[in-house]
Amino acid sequence: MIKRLFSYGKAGRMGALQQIVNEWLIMVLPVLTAAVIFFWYQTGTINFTLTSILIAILVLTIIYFNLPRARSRIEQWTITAKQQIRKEYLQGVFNTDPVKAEKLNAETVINRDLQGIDRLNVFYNSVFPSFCAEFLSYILLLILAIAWHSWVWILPIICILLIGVGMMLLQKVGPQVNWAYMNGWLSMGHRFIDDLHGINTLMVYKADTRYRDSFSEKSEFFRQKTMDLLKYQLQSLLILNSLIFGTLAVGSAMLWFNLKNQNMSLAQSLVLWVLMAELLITERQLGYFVHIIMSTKPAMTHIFHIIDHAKTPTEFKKDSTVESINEIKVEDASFAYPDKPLLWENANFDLKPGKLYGLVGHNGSGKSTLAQVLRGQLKISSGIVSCLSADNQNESTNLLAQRVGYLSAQPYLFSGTIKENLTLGEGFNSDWQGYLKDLGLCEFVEKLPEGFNTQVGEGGKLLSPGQRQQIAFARLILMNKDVYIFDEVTASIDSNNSKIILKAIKKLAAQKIVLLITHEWTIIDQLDFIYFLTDRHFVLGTVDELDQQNDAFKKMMSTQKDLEAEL
Ligand SMILES: Nc1ncnc2c1ncn2[C@@H]1O[C@H](COP(=O)(O)OP(=O)(O)OP(=O)(O)O)[C@@H](O)[C@H]1O
Repeated sequence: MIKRLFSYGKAGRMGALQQIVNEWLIMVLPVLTAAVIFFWYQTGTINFTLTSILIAILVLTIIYFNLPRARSRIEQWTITAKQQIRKEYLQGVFNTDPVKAEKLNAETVINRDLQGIDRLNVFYNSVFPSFCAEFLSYILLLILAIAWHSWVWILPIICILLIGVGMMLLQKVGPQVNWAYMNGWLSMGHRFIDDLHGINTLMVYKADTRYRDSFSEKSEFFRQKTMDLLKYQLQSLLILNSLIFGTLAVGSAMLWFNLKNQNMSLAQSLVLWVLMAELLITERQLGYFVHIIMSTKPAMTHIFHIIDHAKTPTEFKKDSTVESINEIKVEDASFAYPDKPLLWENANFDLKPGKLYGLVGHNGSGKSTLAQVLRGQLKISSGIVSCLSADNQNESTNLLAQRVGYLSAQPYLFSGTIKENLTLGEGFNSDWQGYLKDLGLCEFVEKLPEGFNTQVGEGGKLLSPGQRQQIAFARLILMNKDVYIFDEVTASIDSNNSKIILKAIKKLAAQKIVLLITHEWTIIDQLDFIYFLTDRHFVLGTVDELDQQNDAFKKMMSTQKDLEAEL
C-alpha cells in the first residue's frame, strides 16, 4: 500500500524531496555548527579562515531563502496525489460493474472512502518526510559513530527491530479492530436519517421509538468499537514509548561510558547524543503516524480495489472512432448472476432501426438485466451479443457502453436550471430547442415564467414527476445515441406526459434502435414487435400473434387491461 501511495503525484515528488532535505539540513546544521565551535574551543585545531566562514554563511543563506519557496512543495505534492487518487476512485465508482455496484452506497463512498483519502495528508505531509529525515539522520549518525569508534549506531536499528516485532504482534488484532470500528461507523451511518421527510414518515407509522432503539443500539456498538480501537492504540503507544525511552537511556549510558573512559570528547558525545535523540523522537512520531495510516487501511484497500476492478475510461474511449450501431444481434445468450441459477437462456434478438420493439415479462423475470447486457454493463454467461460486423465481443461491449442510451423510471435531475440539465451531456445538436420542438418535447417549459432558466430544485423536486421525466427523456435524446432503451419510463407519471413521451419515442424509432420495457397495456398495444420473457425464455411476436398463440402473454395482458380499466 505504501508503495502504491508513493506512486501518486509523481510530478511533485522531487520538489517534496528537496524540501525534506532542506528542512533536515536546517535542523542538523545548528547542531553541527555548535559542535565545530566546541571542537575549536576544546582543541584549538580548526582554523576558521575568513573564506570558510563566508562559504558556511553563503550555504546557510541559500538554504534559508530557499526554504519558504520549497515549504509549499510537500503541500503541493500532497494535493496532487490526493486529487489523483480521488479522481481515479470516483471514475472507478462510476465505472464499477453494476453487479458489484449494488454493494456501494453513499456512506461507504462519502463517509469512509472519500474521508479516508482526505486523511492521507498524514502520509504525504508527515510519514514520508519523517521517514526521509530519519534515514538522513541515521546515515550521519552511522558515519560519525564509526569514525569516533562508538557502538551507539546500532541502538536505533535494534529499537526499530523491536518496534517491528511489537507491531507485528499487534498486527494480529490491529486490522480486526480497525475494520470493526469502521463497520460500526458505517452501520450507524446507515441508520441515520438526515432529512425531515424520513422523520415524518417514522412519526406517521409510529415507528420512531423502534427506530430510536435500533439507532441507540448501533451507536452503542460503535462506541464499544471506538473504545476497543483507543485501547489498542494506547497499548501500542505504551510499547512504543517504552522502547524509545529505554533505547535513549541505554544510548546515554553508552556515551557516558565512552566519555568517562576518554574514548570520546565531550563534543563528540554531545553530537552523537543529539543525533540519537533526534532519531528516536522521529521514530516515535513515525510509530504514531503508522496508526493513523492503519486506520485508513480498510478505506484504502477498498479504494484501490475499486480503482483496479473498474473499467477505465480509456477502455470506453478505445472505440470512439468506430462506426455507429445499425443493428444489435443476440445469439443463443444466457445470463446468471454470480452464484444464482440462470435468469434467462436461449435469447435470440435482432434489433434494427425503423421498428418499435418492446420487452415484456413478469416482475423479476430479468428485463432490466437484459437492458444492462445491451448497454454493455453486464456480461452474458454464454452466447453472443454483437453490434459490429465482426463478432468481437469486447469491441461490441465497449461500443454498446458508448452508444446505447438508457432511461429508467427514476431519473436524476441536478439542482440548477432546466437548460443546465438538458445540456448536461456532450456533443448535442446546437439547435437543441428546435430538435425538442420537432419531437413535441418540453413545450410546458415555454409556459413557465422563466422558461428554460427555471430552477428545478434538488433532484428536480420543484417539477411534477411527469415534467421531471420529460426533461430527463429530452436530456437523453439530445445525446444523439444510436440505440435507446426505455425502462418503464411512463410507469409512474400522468397520462398527459406519458402520451408526449410515447409520441416522441415513436418518432425516434423511425431512425434509431428503440427498445421499450413496459407492462402497460396501452403502450404494448402500440409496439411493432414484442419480446415476451416467460419461463426464462424470450418469445418474439406482434401483439396479435402473442395474444393468439401464447397463453401466458394473454393472461398477463388480460390482468393488465383490467387493472388499467379500473384506473
Ligand atoms: N446485482 C444483482 N445481483 C443478484 N441478483 C440480482 C441483481 N440485480 C437483480 N437481481 C435479481 O435478478 C432478478 C431479475 O431482476 P431484473 O431487475 O432484471 O428484473 P425485471 O424483470 O426488470 O423486474 P421488474 O419488472 O420488477 O423491474 C430479480 O430476482 C433480482 O432480484
